[in-house]
Amino acid sequence: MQTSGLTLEPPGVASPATLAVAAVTFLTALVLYELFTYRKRRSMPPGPFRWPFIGNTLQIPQVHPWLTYSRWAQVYGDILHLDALGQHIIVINSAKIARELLDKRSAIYSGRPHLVMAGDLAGQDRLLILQPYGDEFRQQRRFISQDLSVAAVRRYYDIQEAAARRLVLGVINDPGSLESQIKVNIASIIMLVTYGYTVKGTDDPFITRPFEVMDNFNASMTPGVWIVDMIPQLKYLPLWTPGATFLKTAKVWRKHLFTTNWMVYSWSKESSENGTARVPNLCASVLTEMEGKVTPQLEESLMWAAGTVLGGGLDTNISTILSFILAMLRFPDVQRKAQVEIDAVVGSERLPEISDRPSLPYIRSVVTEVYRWLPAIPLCIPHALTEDDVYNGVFLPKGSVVMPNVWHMLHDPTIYPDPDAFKPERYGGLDSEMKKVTDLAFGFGRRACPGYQFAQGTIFTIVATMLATCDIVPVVDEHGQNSIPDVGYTTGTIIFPVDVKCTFRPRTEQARAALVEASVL
Ligand code: HEM
Repeated sequence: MQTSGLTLEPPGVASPATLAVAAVTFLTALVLYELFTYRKRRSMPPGPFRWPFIGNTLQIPQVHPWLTYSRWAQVYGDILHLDALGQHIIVINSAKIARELLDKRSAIYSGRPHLVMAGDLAGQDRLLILQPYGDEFRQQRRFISQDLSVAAVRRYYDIQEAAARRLVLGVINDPGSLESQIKVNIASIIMLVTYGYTVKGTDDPFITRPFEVMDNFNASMTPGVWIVDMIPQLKYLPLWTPGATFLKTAKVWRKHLFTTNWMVYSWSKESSENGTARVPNLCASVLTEMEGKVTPQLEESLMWAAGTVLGGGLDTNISTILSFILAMLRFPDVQRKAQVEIDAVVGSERLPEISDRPSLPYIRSVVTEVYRWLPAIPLCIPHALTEDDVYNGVFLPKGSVVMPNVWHMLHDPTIYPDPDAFKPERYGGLDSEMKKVTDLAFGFGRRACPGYQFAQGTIFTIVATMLATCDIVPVVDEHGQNSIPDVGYTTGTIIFPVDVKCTFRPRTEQARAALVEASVL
């Protein structure tokens, strides 16, 4: 039908002419965008070939990205640039550059990237770990640092030692329970220290729910999975939009995050007041310190700070202990040497204590070598650059996501010869050498892990108790051969070895008796 000389198309179908105009407009916009951004891009660090508009989006690896970034370091150097649909990503592959930027210029390198799925939708940006650099960040960090300083963490040694002993005895009594013993005992440490709560067992919702929150956190942080992170406007779609399942997922995660954090915090507040929670604990200490000047806003900051401590203290520690066990299975000579040191210093009359740490340089070296060999967070938690910057003549734009490739720094053969070998001897027993590893594995500048001192106690006491009381030996397969697990690990923000099947064989009857005695105290 003709009307006023115009062809009426069915609704939604564009004419070839309209399509042609749209295509030309799009191409012109693309060319202009490329031209306008060309000069800036030329002064940025090098990186792999980028496609117009989509940049390197399709090249960003989904699995073990730190290995790809390591390979790219050979081609493009220690600082490289990627473009994910206009989002600049700077990957740092050298410890020296990471220190110069993230430590020395920490005033502008301490932001966190704006994540649409994890933050805007799932609400995880309320937690310190994703807080932008600002007042709320400072408030939450203050709460944590005052309770987990070098001096303050001593108050928690007994909790850490008791959990280490329960863990080892639990594994001896039920060899199939290794992973669940590690999980429940590490969770029981962090729940007592943060909230004063005594975990009732593996099914206790006070730990099953936080573990679910952690799983959701890891899933929401996985790069390249959430279309809404690439096209942020999609977050405004109504919940019922067909195909927009991420909106429903985020809603469920958000509710779970908020209810879990309020549940444990409220329990802690009430129970610390009525004397049923163990004190000191982080929440009670901060509330006492504020002496009745608690505003609803401060209380909410404390609740999120405590929630971050809980999350920060779970998977990182579990990963480190599993990696230690894998190392002991693959490097039995190291295990024997470590046991010789413990036997000489601690003897067989008692179990090791955290206060033995200064006298056990080889055990400290073993722990450090675990952090280096399989760092729990190989790409750190990404930082964000809050101002334009120039480093050695290259331009680093404001808003860039900055990823320190800690895995590469800790496997650099020029610094750590034979990097895949587990060699505690490489530190020569020197804490100054070990510090070079922990300075990388626990993050950078103003965002460096505030749980570092506390984590050192947990990891040391579990490692020392395992070595003092047990031989960690491979399981024997159906042919009577030792089955030594390969070095394989998961991918994601926090990584875990995939196979640590083993047997914990008590070294002496006396060692087992000491564990039994400690567990009834
Ligand atoms: C082996 C154990 C641990 C490792 C390897 C580890 C490592 C890290 C790393 C790499 C970061 C990011 C730092 C950065 O962005 O530059 C971090 C942040 C954090 N960690 Fe740990 N951590 C461990 C244990 C703990 C423990 C036990 C706690 C609490 C008791 C904790 C609490 C935190 C918190 C609250 C943050 C967020 C800091 C912020 O965003 O400002 N971590 N940790």
